[in-house]
Amino acid sequence: MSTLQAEHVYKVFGRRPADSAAAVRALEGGAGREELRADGTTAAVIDASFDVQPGQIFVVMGLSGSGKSTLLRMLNGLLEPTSGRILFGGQDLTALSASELRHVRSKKISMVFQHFALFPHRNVLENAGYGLEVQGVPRPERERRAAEALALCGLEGWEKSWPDELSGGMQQRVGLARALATDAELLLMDESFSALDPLIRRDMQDQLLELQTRLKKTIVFITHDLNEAMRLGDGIAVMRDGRIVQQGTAEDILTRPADDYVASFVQDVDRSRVLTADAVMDDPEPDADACDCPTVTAGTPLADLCAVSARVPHAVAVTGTDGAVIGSVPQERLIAFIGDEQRPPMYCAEVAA
Ligand SMILES: Nc1ncnc2c1ncn2[C@@H]1O[C@H](COP(=O)(O)OP(=O)(O)OP(=O)(O)O)[C@@H](O)[C@H]1O
Repeated sequence: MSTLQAEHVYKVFGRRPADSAAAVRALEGGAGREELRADGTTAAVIDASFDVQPGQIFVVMGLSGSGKSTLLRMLNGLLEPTSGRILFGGQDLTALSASELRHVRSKKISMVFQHFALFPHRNVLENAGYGLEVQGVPRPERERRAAEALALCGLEGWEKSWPDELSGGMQQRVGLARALATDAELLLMDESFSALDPLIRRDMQDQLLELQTRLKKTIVFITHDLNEAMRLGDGIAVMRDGRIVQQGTAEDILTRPADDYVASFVQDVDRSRVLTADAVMDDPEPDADACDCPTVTAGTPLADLCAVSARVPHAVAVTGTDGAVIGSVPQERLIAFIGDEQRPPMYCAEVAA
């Protein structure tokens, strides 16, 4: 069973509920967002459907105003859809009573925001344990779990420090630790790394991916940054003007953009880091395993594949988990995918460098 499902979800902000219901009918009938705006109605989310599987990082990516935050607020029950359903663990959030919803929100879902409002007069340990305090967890257990979560986030030894003694990146880790300490099944991350400097941001992305290999949380991550989406997302939904215009893996979106809008977005993405050998390989060449040349695995990023390709006089063999050859990547094909056919072997060497 998927952890989280959105089924034909609409959120319309209108002056009166009747306006919103009429607006949904108009949208279902093909009306555009702009037509509704003329009546003072905003269609923030239009017909969003997706499934997030347990342990998956699902990224919702879109520019400002595309509807990401509204969608996220519906996922944790802060906003009710105008139409459609949000199912969490098979349970319809809109069908829950106020107290059931509070229970789900405090025990099963954790939020990590862009600007984590750490309490300045509480130390790092107390800040990390705040979610547990809200749940009424007794102090000794709270401190133990908060300390464990801090250690997971690389903050062992900082428990007694004050927030203003920490860098921005470390403060954001405290925010992440607070979310992890509650042991929630679902983490909702709203532009969580967007306020950080690029290097620290990359560091946090790596840390999240590393944590995820151990914790296997179900995560919905909101971002306006396609590179971040591609790095983090097992699944990505691209939003535009309230609608999900494409859903798929990073590779699907890069290699098969659904429309010109998505294509214009992906043109600046560093394909060599996102795409992996299995996305570009052909069938194995005859005698592919006949020489001792280096090979790559299916998950090798193209940048690393380039480094191998520059040293091998023929197509690079791609091996599966059992070591058998499952495909091959000729250098011309690699260059074509990376997107610069004018500078053959040099370009590969540059990427490898
Ligand atoms: N409470 C509200 N009342 C009326 N309109 C709203 C409300 N909340 C959001 N909107 C509108 O809904 C649309 C989607 O907004 P939303 O904040 O979900 O987008 P976003 O992609 O998260 O943008 P940002 O990254 O800037 O937060 C926008 O046009 C916004 O003005």
